[in-house]
Amino acid sequence: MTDTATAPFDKNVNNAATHPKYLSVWNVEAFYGESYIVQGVSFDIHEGEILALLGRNGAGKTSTLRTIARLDSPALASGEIWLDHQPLHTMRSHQAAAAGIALVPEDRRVIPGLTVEENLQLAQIAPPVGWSLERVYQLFPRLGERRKQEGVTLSGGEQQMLAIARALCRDIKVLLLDEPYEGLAPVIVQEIARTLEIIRDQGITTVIVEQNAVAALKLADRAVILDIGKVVFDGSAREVLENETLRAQYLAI
Ligand SMILES: Nc1ncnc2c1ncn2[C@@H]1O[C@H](COP(=O)(O)OP(=O)(O)OP(=O)(O)O)[C@@H](O)[C@H]1O
Repeated sequence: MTDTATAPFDKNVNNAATHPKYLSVWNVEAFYGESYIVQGVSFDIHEGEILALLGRNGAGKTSTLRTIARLDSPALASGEIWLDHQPLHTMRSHQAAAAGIALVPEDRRVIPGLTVEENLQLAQIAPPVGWSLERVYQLFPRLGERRKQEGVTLSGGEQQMLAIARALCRDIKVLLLDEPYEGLAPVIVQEIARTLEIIRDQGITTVIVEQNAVAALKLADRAVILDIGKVVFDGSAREVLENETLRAQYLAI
């Protein structure tokens, strides 16, 4: 672990200059069968940043996250992915998970028949274990209150919190969030955003894919925009919020 691992991220500091690259995606190409979907995607993220990965429907956002997590599909054909000096591109998904990648998929995958606490305990069954249950419940008091409730009976927002909490129960370096705000009321979106800021301040690096681009941009430090499998913008989140042409062209907002 580097000595910057526990340093809180300060938006006012030029982190690009002071922090080393942490997750590097370089010229990644990935296919579903014959379909060429991730078409030479490159971006870097510094430790402790939140990066919003945006773009229209079908731009390749989920596919890029799945490729970083080293799921079998889409298949990585070329390019490199490095996490804190570890070559993710040579790994299978379980190895990438052990290296510190946690993907929270759009459907949240709360396990039926298990309570909130059992869902969390299951994540801690094998090392490397991350946050303790006490620490998780401190961050998500709603989950603490409902620890004995079956996970799938939680509200959508609470299930999203459980999915994020479960990722933190493992010792992770990078959280990949696929549409965490989907179907949630604005007040719950704000609650989850505040939690993600706290998680960032505790040293975890996050990539967020989100249709609610404005909410993601307000949370994120940086933004990468994809269009038809290629990067068309890489810069600060504020720049996208302030650039009407860019938003209209690639995000339709
Ligand atoms: N399993 C699959 N097999 C074949 N093609 C797929 C598969 N999954 C996705 N695709 C295609 O890959 C392209 C990119 O999909 P992806 O889900 O990565 O986009 P996205 O930017 O996340 O879109 P959305 O915002 O709609 O979720 C789309 O054209 C989609 O139809």
